[in-house]
Amino acid sequence: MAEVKLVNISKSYDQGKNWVIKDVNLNIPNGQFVAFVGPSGCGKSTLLRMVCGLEEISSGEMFIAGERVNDMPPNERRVGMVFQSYALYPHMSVIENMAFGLKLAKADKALVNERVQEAARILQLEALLDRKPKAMSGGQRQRVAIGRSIVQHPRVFLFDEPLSNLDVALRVQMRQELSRLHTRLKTTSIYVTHDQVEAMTLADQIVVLSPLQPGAKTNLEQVGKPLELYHYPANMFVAGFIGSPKMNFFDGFIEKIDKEETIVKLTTGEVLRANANTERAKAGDRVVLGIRPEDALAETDEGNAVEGKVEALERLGAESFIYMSHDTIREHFIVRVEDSRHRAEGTKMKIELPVQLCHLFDADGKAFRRTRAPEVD
Ligand SMILES: Nc1ncnc2c1ncn2[C@@H]1O[C@H](COP(=O)(O)OP(=O)(O)OP(=O)(O)O)[C@@H](O)[C@H]1O
Repeated sequence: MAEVKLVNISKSYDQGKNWVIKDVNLNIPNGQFVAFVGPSGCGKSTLLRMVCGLEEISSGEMFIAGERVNDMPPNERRVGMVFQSYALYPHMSVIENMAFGLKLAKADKALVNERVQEAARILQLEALLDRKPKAMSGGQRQRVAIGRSIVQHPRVFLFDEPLSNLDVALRVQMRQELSRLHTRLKTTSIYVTHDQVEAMTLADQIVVLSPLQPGAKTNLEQVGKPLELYHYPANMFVAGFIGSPKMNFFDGFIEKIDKEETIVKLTTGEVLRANANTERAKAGDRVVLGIRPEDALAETDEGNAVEGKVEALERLGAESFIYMSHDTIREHFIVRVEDSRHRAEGTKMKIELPVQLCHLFDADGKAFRRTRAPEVD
């Protein structure tokens, strides 16, 4: 087990012409499970491959267990990588696949046997040890791929979208197995995923990356516990990325500055209160008010509301999503409701934005501090 430290890590392809990662600083304590998330192409896999040693670091320093690893070859880093494609040897049995790496490293036979049996026990593969990969399900194959890493007793596990080839039910099952595995082994883990639920449920900390913009200082947007990112997104990028469907954003101006509650006038003239400290701003500043679909309330007589037109309804059974139009929003704004029976398309409806659940951002997209949001332990 080991801590992983990234200091100003940057990566460019094509001799500095194409930067994809810039100044990423990260401390992953020993035993922590960290997820890298972000839109396609933001550099999640590249960052993971730099930890592993499969990708050269263009600038910055990387430490594993306090040791600088920039120039250390992958096989000396003692990290275990699990890929999306299981990359098992088809002609080898489970036992042979799991033992292969240790045998290659000329490990003692008894040790190989002990480690393989241990991994098989942890992953419940004992009954399948003589099977070939083609005679196994996707979930079983992925377990063998994880087993191949476990036998090495790596200091850090690196997972690159390990569950994305599995169907939904198997994914849920494997997600729980990975969670149990981490509780049991407590090995420092870095996990790249597209799947927010995987990140939210597995990770102690989530690292949100964005595609590097020209002139940006970094593409590391926020690092935090899952619920911290949900309740206190640092900016509009994270607010829009964490949560599904994504947060609704309304354009407006600050009408009145306050420590506890700010008055915002939308560009449509509607006046709303937001739970935000805007002491660092001034009246008249452009702002964006955000509310999550699950926090907005349909058909209300209360204040702090906007009016929109129902454009479409999505009925999912336990819940429905109302897609509404509003003049400050280019796309739709979305409201989650439990019962959609009386919400006809084309009708106008008032939507309440509860003050304590509103988010507020400045013109650069940076969040104002929320004053009465839930505590995150
Ligand atoms: N060998 C390479 N040469 C040039 N550009 C590359 C190379 N590998 C990756 N890139 C670019 O680096 C960027 C980051 O790629 P990376 O695969 O790390 O993203 P990602 O966030 O993991 O994406 P995805 O979620 O789609 O897997 C992309 O724009 C990609 O085109």
